[in-house]
Amino acid sequence: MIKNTWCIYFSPSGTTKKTVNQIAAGIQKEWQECDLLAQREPMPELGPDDLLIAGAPVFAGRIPSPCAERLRGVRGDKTPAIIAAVYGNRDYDDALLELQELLEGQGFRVIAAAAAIAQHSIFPDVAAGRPDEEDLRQLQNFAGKCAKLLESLPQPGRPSVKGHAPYRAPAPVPLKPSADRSCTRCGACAKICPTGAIDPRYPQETDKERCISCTACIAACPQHARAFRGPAYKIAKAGFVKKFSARKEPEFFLL
Ligand SMILES: Cc1cc2nc3c(=O)[nH]c(=O)nc-3n(C[C@H](O)[C@H](O)[C@H](O)COP(=O)(O)O)c2cc1C
Repeated sequence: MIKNTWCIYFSPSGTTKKTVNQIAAGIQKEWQECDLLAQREPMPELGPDDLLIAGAPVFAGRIPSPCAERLRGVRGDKTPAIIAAVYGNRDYDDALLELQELLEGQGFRVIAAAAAIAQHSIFPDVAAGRPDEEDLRQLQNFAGKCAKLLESLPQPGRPSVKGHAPYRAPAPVPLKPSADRSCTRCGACAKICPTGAIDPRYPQETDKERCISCTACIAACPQHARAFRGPAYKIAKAGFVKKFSARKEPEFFLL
């Protein structure tokens, strides 16, 4: 019998949250949320009778570094965990394995894993509108299997997910969002930015060294002033859409 279910996610453009919540809704009626983008301290400690459902977006084939850093503050005690790596229809490379191994190191027992597809947050024409109805149906079906598995724990073993260690080196993304003249300097972008790349006094400027292009600032801007812009973006977008538009399906791994 599970005492408390926790949904913990890092979700700059909202699709990882949606994915994690869909899994949770197929298992429990209620759960607690920990949004790693907003919440910095204190991180929850989970016990053996709790359940963790953790989600991370895939950035350059890896978990975004602020997400990994913040997850290292979450502790389990042989706590069962279901994990999801959410990616924009290119590939998830080593991100799911990285998430699994990170949480195992934090005291969690990963019993099931999903590599789910979502609209690409830099190139939204790719996998536009996903997770869609079919994705949500598949996630619900996966959640049903997880619920059954939770009834029959403990069981030996761990799900064998795709990925290789050492993980691929995270390639920096050269495209950075900027603000146009509709910026009112409200500071919402600076407040949400996980790397401190936006100075609240000059929110129209972005520190390109610090920015990880996560898109949290784009999603948070009430004026829709922030976006990826410029000729380099347009060229990259055309190439990316051409190469990665063929629909991929989610993958699921269970004990
Ligand atoms: C900086 C950055 C790097 C990304 N790298 C990848 C990638 O390697 N493979 C992929 O398929 N999608 C990639 N994506 C797309 C995201 O994984 C995808 O849009 C995800 O749904 C974003 O999650 P969120 O909505 O919770 O922010 C990347 C997105 C960003 C912002």
